[in-house]
This record gives sequence, structure tokens and C-alpha cells, in this order.
Amino acid sequence: MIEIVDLHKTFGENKVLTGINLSVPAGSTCVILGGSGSGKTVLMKHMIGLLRPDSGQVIIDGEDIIPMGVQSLQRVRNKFGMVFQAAALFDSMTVFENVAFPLREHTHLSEDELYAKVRSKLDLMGLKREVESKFPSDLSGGMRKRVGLARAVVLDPKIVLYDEPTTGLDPITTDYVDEMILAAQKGLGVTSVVISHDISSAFNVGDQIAFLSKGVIVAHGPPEQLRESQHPAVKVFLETWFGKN
Ligand SMILES: Nc1ncnc2c1ncn2[C@@H]1O[C@H](COP(=O)(O)OP(=O)(O)OP(=O)(O)O)[C@@H](O)[C@H]1O
Repeated sequence: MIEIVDLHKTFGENKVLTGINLSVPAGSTCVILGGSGSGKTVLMKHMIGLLRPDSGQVIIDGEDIIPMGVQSLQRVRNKFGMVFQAAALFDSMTVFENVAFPLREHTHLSEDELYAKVRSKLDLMGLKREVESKFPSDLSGGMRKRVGLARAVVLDPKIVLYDEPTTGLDPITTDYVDEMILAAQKGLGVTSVVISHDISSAFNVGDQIAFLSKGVIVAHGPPEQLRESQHPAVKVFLETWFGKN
């Protein structure tokens, strides 16, 4: 579903990506793990065409998006749902209207159809009817995340990108969010890319983990395989978690 081929990106003197190769099969969840400033967000922005590389290819669902013009790029972007670190909900809208917003913008569904669609996504995220009329400020951080995720999948995207979905959350809420990511994968069959520096969460949700260090992916594979990696950057990073257990 996503194929990154020899991707390079430099900002001034700062060589951020120096030959990224990554393949994310349809229906799988790939976690991109790496330290602060290692280029995770820059890599994700290339996947939706928000940044243009110096060289390399970004192939989404069989199409290289790099040479694309604005219209074609927009068509490909419609295949994506995004979940940001801050849930980025509209504070002045109810939960229902937040989740309905992309449908009102991009479809011509009747109110009944729209309600059914919103309800099915809220169900998927375990959000009950009484939550629909609440405002984001009335919800806990974990609930806001779930509403954000319901909104991200309401247009039935093929791919969902999560930018540090568990940063700043307590361990129980983090587990909740992990479950929601898995629910979206299993319930909707989406392909997911999760940017994280949360090792526990990465091992919970990832079919594949790609470890980014100094502009390249130095280890990539199922979680158990990553744990065995002998790459020094991976070892040091994982020891901060597994070393304590
Ligand atoms: N638009 C930009 N212009 C110039 N430099 C940028 C730009 N975007 C990112 N960078 C630089 O690219 C590097 C990688 O940044 P990026 O945000 O991808 O890191 P990250 O791995 O997501 O880190 P974190 O986990 O802290 O969010 C940093 O040195 C950052 O300063």
C-alpha cells in the first residue's frame, strides 16, 4: 500500500532523510520508531505529499505521488485519515458534528445516512450515544483521542497515519488508544502508519516496526525481530524500556 524508495531530504545543511526504503503492506500496521529529531514526522509528511523529497519515490496504492500535480495529489490524499498528537477537534462543535464534519465536506449523504455512518464509527471506538452531544472540553484526553480517530476513519480511508498518538497520555489511556488503533485495523482493514517514541505502544500495535536513525531505517521487521537487532542505536533505545523489565 505504501512503498518508499531511496528517499532523500535535506533542509539547508541538515540531511534529515538519507536513503529511506520502506514497504508497508495493505492491512498491516507499521510503527516508525526513533529518537527525537530523527526525521519521523518528515518521513510521514512525504507520505501524504506535504513535503517534496530531493530525490526518491513515494508510491501510494500503486502510484508515485512525487511527480503529481495538485489535483491528483488531492485524490490520493483522500485515501488517508490522519490522527494528530493533539486530537485537533473543533472545540465549538459537539462530538457528533466533529465526526460528521468530513462527511459534510466531502459527501452528499442524507441526514439519516450521515447519522448511521457517524454512529458506526463511534461504536467502533466504543463511544456511546450520550457522548454525541458533548463538547470536546467535556471529555478526557483518551476520549478526545477516540473521537479524533472516529473522525479520521469516517470517510473509510485506506490508510490511517497516526502522529505520536499516545504522547502525553497516562499508561491506561495509552492502552486504550492502542486498542483503538487495533480496532481500526481489524474492524476496517486499514493500513496504518504510527509514528511513536513509545516502545510499549509500538510493540502492542505494530505488525512491523521500522527504526529510524540518522536518516535511514536501520532495522525493520516484526517486533520480536527488532528486539533481537544488534544495531547500536536500536539496542540503546530498547534498553531504556526492556532494560527496566
Ligand atoms: N520544514 C522544516 N524546515 C527545516 N527543518 C525541518 C523542517 N521540518 C523538520 N525539520 C528538521 O528535520 C529534523 C527531523 O524532524 P522531525 O520533526 O521529523 O523529527 P521527529 O523524529 O518527528 O522528532 P520528534 O519525535 O521530536 O517529533 C529536525 O532536525 C527538524 O529540525
